[in-house]
Amino acid sequence: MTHPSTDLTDGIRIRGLTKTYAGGDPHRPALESIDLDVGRRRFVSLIGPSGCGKSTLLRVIAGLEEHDTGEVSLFGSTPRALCAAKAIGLVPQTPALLPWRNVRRNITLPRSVNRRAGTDGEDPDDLLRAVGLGDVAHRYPHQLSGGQQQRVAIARAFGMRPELLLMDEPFSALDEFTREALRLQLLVLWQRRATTVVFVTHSVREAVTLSDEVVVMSARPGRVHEVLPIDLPRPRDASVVTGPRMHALEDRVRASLQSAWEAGAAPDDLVPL
Ligand SMILES: Nc1ncnc2c1ncn2[C@@H]1O[C@H](COP(=O)(O)OP(=O)(O)OP(=O)(O)O)[C@@H](O)[C@H]1O
Repeated sequence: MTHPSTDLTDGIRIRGLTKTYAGGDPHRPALESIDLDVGRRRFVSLIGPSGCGKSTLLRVIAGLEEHDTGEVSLFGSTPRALCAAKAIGLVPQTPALLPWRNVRRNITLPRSVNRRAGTDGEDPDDLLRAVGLGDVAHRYPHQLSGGQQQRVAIARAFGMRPELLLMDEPFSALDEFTREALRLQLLVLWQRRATTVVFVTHSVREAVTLSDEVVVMSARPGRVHEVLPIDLPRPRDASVVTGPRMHALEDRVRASLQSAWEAGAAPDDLVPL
């Protein structure tokens, strides 16, 4: 099964985006001349060497960071407007759970502060079951492992029913076994909720497993180097993610990363992925 095709004009449309941080080298913007299209309900990963601007791009899309020039259109709206409408979910590297609320009340937090989430929104127990945590609803964050906490954060983000979900290396602090499990649970939630996702990662395997497209970026300045379509069928079960097409696509992304590094990286960026 492939994911429903989408209209590119109706998703994220970025044209000529440039961003230089205050005090940064004006000849080396954090982002330069970024053109990018992400179709509605697509899953897109950003990958590239450290410092190529992945997080900056995510923050600009989230409306948390201003850009200098260029256009960012999100479903025909602006990042600020979408952010104000609470239509953007953000999952950072470390799960920002409230320590004084139990898991269930962390999941329902958005609906108590966000009218968009509504009172008739996602059933928190259903969300927790979807990430394999049906039995921890009454525990507090400090009683969970790091992987469990991140699952709660992901379930909460989907529970907000965001139009757009931005994820900044959400699995980077976890061991490979836990990452693998979370990837599959993330895909299950995404397929059920059909949200547009932009996902930052350093893992080639993760990017290929999850995505419809992988955006390879180069550094100094941060640019889009190449956009690679991932034509693996969905659902991405074990037979898909261990198959020969998966390995060929991983090799293709690695080759693109190599040429992205050669295009702009300093020697100390050349670490194996
Ligand atoms: N608040 C800031 N002020 C000044 N410069 C910044 C700021 N945040 C990021 N930068 C610079 O902008 C560039 C892009 O940084 P960014 O964090 O977006 O890259 P990244 O690709 O996400 O890196 P990593 O993979 O290491 O997380 C880097 O050169 C970084 O030093």
